[in-house]
Amino acid sequence: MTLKLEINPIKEWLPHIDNPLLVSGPCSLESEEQALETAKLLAQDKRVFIYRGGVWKPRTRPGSFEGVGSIGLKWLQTVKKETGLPVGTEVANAQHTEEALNAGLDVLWIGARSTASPFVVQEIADVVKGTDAVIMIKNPVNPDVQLWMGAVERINQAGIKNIVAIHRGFTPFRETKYRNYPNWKTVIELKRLLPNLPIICDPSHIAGKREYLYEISQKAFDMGMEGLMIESHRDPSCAMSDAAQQLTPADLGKLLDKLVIRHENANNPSFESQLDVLRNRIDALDSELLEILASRVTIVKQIGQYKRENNVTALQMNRWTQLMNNRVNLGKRLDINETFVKILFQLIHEDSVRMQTEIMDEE
Ligand SMILES: O=C(O)C(=O)C[C@]1(C(=O)O)C=C[C@@H](O)C=C1
Repeated sequence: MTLKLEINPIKEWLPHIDNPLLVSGPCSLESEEQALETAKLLAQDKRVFIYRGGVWKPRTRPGSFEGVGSIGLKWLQTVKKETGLPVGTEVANAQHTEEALNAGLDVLWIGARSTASPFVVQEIADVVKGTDAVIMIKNPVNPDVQLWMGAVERINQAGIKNIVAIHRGFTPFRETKYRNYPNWKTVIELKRLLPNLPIICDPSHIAGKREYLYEISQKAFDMGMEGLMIESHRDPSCAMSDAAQQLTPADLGKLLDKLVIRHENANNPSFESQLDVLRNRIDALDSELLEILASRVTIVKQIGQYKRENNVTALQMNRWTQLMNNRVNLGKRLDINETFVKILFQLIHEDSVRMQTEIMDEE
């Protein structure tokens, strides 16, 4: 079900924005000097709109650097005063939120571990109630779109209209090249459920390593994300947290130069008409596909009836294995992605077995 919440487009609270929303700054603020030097370098690149700096750092295990705490809010005030950039930090409980609002921060974001806890989100919502804060909400650590959406609703129910969702990837359940795997399916679903919610991407936490930032950032723009939150540090090699994924402001500039920014519409009538022609062809092919599937269903049901009359099982492992191998090979020859063919035929077969067992168990 699509929900039309009252959520402002980014331009409403950042009127001078003329590009994707770029939020950048250190993973953690370490000293006033580090905060300010990084900020001054970033401010020279007019594509950076918001400065970020973590002061309270939720770390997976105790013993690592957990942020400088409240003193960092003063450094953010200095950054704002000296560079004119709006500033933001992560908040993870009511006390952080109160302190950040009192310090006049422009943007607060809720981290992935906090989004996963409705109690924490509600606690934050109760504090921001009635303010005109900008709240960014990272996805929960698990790809649960309802939990992500629930966090947006809680903040929105507190009267907050300036909300942005951040895709920062999900905790992997096996070894992957990325630190947190990007799950675009969940992002697309969130966009479908909340069509007017701006979504940006945090390639730093997805990548875990600088070398992957470009491919993830480009993919984010290809998918229509409205901006990026990328970590940067004046000297990442001595960063006190997430050293491997931060960029110098100069390297951030180079990355931005390489990225192609895409828009939902081209405002180009000849492109639109070409697109229409191709979409009409896809519509026709899709209806053919469905008609073919319907014919297959008729035969599967017929087989189900024969199997019932002869007491034969619905599931036929040998036939199924042969069929799958054959379809995957055929798919390869036709240059269709192997995983796609496998998933497609798994779905088709699963439904055949469901239909046939229903036929067999009918009174
Ligand atoms: O070949 C059969 O026995 C069928 O019922 C068809 C079919 C299929 O959908 O292709 C369905 C179930 C079997 O496990 C194997 C194949």
